[in-house]
Amino acid sequence: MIFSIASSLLLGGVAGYGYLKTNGVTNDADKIQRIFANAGWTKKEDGETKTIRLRRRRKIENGMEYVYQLPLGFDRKKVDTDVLADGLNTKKIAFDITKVKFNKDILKQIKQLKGVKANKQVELDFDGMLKIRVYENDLGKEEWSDGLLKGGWKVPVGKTQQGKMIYHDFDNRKHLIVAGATGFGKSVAMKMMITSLIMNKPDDVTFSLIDLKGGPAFARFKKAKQVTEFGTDNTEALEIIQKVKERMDDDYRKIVEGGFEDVIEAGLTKRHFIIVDEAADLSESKESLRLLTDIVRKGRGAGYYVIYATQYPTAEAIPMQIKRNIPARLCYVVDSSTASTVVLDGAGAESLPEIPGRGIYKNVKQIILQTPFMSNEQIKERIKPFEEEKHELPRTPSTEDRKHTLVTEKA
Ligand SMILES: Nc1ncnc2c1ncn2[C@@H]1O[C@H](COP(=O)(O)OP(=O)(O)OP(=O)(O)O)[C@@H](O)[C@H]1O
Repeated sequence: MIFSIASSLLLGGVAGYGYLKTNGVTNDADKIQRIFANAGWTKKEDGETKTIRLRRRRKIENGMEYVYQLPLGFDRKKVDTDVLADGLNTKKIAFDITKVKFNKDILKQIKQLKGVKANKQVELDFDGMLKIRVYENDLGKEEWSDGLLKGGWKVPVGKTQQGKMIYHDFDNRKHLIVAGATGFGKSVAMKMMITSLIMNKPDDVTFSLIDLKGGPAFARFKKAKQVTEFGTDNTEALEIIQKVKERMDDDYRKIVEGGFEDVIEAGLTKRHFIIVDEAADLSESKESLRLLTDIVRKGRGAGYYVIYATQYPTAEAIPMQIKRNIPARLCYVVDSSTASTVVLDGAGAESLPEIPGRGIYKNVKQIILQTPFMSNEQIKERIKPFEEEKHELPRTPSTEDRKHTLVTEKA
């Protein structure tokens, strides 16, 4: 019979409990306290070393939440989730009990057993108190279902460790930066978002899709009536961005002339999305970037929303003006804390488990989640009703089409 027993329990039961108890390593709260002390996450006050104080703990879905009071002036940025997770993931020992001999050599036999690491996940939160959430099991993958749709301009971005689906509401948070190393789920997420928006608002949404990787991800949407522009290189990108900017300026001027602050107050139902995949390549064209930055700034009010995606999160690929105007970020696994800092203004995404679709969504707070997986077949089925023959996709809608976009009505 094969058993898997956490080493602390097994040793506690057999022999080592006394040692662990005197060293205080018997539960996660104790371990957290010790990790803080050993990692030097403390603060000197009147010559005394102060550390965190546990105020309360509570059971949450799939784990425990520990709430700590921090010493005055403590820099919480030095708390590292990786170090915490390493400390909390005690080795588990898998052993065949029929082969264990209960004699004086039992400790020797235990030492020879191979350890298997636990898979606890750690999440930090701060609201005056430091909250450390320790989850017992990994999130796992999340399959797509149409029941996830909430309507409006909301798209699902992922399920949290506590089983809650998080939505990005474009009318509320506007634009979005999507980043992550190659193969970790950016294209899947963006295709799911495009499909969700089409399903939510088939008559009101339009898209300019710019796929600077040559079109493999977005080509499947080319025939959808909602896709008004499609480009795959920098020349086409510039042409599209110029036209969209003209249109946006025109729309924005009318909104302001109507005495409204933005598209929502003006009661306008149409929204346009400019989605750029491999936006790092856009930085080769200064003019494209300049115009896109302008769209990002004014688009908030005009109902022109940008999704800016890159697999190379560097300061050049995500210029400061873009970052400043796009507070919402969705970051999948990246290869360094520097890359994570470019996207999220802090480390974290470099230590996500290497699971496609596992990311950190930063809106007001940062949250770890798993993006639902919508397969290409599922996309095809959902997009088919909206496909139409297009001889040549116009880079920008005709004036005739645009007449519909600005009939301002009071909300
Ligand atoms: N949310 C997800 N759930 C499950 N599997 C996923 C998810 N996202 C991506 N994958 C898997 O990972 C593969 C690569 O994902 P995707 O094409 O989105 O990567 P990418 O980040 O866009 O890479 P690149 O930058 O090279 O285009 C997918 O084909 C799919 O098998």
